[in-house]
Order: sequence, then structure tokens, then C-alpha cells
Amino acid sequence: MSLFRAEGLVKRFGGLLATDHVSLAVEAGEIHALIGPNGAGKSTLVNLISGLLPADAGRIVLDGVELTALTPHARTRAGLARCFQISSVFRNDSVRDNLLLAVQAQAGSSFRCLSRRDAEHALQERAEALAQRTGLAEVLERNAGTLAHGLQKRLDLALALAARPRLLLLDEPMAGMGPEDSQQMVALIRGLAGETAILLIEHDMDAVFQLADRISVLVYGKVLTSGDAAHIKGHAEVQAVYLGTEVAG
Ligand SMILES: Nc1ncnc2c1ncn2[C@@H]1O[C@H](COP(=O)(O)OP(=O)(O)OP(=O)(O)O)[C@@H](O)[C@H]1O
Repeated sequence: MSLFRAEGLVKRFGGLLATDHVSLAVEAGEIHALIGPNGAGKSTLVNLISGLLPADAGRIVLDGVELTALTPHARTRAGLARCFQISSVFRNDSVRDNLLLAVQAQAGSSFRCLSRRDAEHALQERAEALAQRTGLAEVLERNAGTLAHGLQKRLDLALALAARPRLLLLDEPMAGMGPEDSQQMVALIRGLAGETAILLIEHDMDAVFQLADRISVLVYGKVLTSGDAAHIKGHAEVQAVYLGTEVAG
């Protein structure tokens, strides 16, 4: 059984059917990319999955648990974390404090049997381990707002990872990055694959083809096709509606 399933999701904005009976599965350990032209409904779909928008119909199941009626916060507790296109970082706090807040939120009362000192130590260790993973160890004491764009994106990712997700939603993690930062982000995301499944929305097709085990193409709110990179590159209709001849080579 798939780790994550969206079944028959529908979202209408007035007369516009932005999400038209979308079904999508993400397997454990998989990086599943969602691509499609502007206005195809990618952000709407991710908002339905993370719970920022209520669906008009359909259901969402993660690891056998139905999330459809849950708030975004409850979905995060159930194992679904999201990285935002617009950063959720506290800009006036240090990277360390941002990470501490996130790991504290995840830990909840799980350290209550420890002394205060030991609990604080455990939280610091988790925060530092996250910084290490995401290449932020050198900038732990910096104010988050002073970080360059690429590092802020990494901090965003680290904050989402603090929730220890089973499924991570990444909404354009390479947006606004130069080639060097993009490549580092690609390596970072690839390194997460064993730890969490990923649903990735990304316009950078090089990154998508490097990362994705499976790609779903959304057009006018519907899934046109799903498959691996070779399938997508060879799909005539995908080329016609979205990719042009760009992927032929
Ligand atoms: N809150 C809203 N109210 C009305 N229409 C909306 C709303 N949000 C999105 N839409 C419309 O729904 C359709 C899908 O938009 P959406 O932003 O999900 O597409 P997208 O694939 O994410 O686009 P992009 O790649 O440009 O971010 C578009 O026609 C958009 O204008």
C-alpha cells in the first residue's frame, strides 16, 4: 500500500475547477515531482494536501490515517510537513533559536521525564544535528534574516525536517536560486530520500529530472500522466502542452 494517497480531490473557485478529481500516490522513500504550466493547479493541490485549503471532495490518507478533516497543524503531527515558497523563518532570531523552536514543538512533552538541563541538552543536540544535515552548522549564531537566499531556503527545509515528517511537501525549493545554490539543494534533497518521502513542486526541470523517481504532470487541474523521467520526456502530449521540445534532447 502506498505511504500517501490523495483520492479524487476537487477544488472549485467559483466556476473554475482548479483541482479536477486528482488522485495521486507517493510511495515510501519516493521523490514524486509535480509539474505543470502556470495556473495548472499545483499550488492549489499542495494547499489541499497540507490543509491550508479545504477540499470540496476527495480524501487524503497518510500511512493508513485519514487526514482529510484535520487542521494543518494536526496533519503535521500526523507526519506531513511542508516547506513554503514564502519562508516561515523568524528573521530576527538566530538560526539556532529558529531550529530550537521547531524541535521543541516536535518534542512536545516527550522529554518530561528528563531534568530540565538534560531536556535542554537533548533539544540543542537535535537542533545542531539538523543544522549539520542541512549545511547550516557554520551559521548557527547568525540572525536568520541576514542569511543569503540559498541558506534561508535550507533553514526552511531544516524547520520542516524538525517535524520528522513521513511525507515532506516542497513547494519550489529552488525558486530564485542561482545554479550553485540549486545544485546544493538538489544534493540536500536527494540525501533526504531515505528518511522521508517527498512531493516536490518545481519549475526547474533539470532539478526535477535529477531528483524525481516519478513525475506527475498537472494540466488544467487534472493529472495528464505519471511516470519516470523517460516516460515524461517521451510523452508527446506533455511536450505539446508544457515542455515544448525542451526535453527531447
Ligand atoms: N484563491 C483563489 N481564488 C480564485 N482562483 C484561484 C485561487 N487560487 C488559485 N486560483 C486559480 O486556480 C488555478 C490554479 O492556480 P494554482 O496557483 O494552483 O496553479 P499553479 O499550477 O500553482 O500555478 P503557478 O505555477 O503559476 O504557481 C488558476 O487558474 C488560479 O488563477
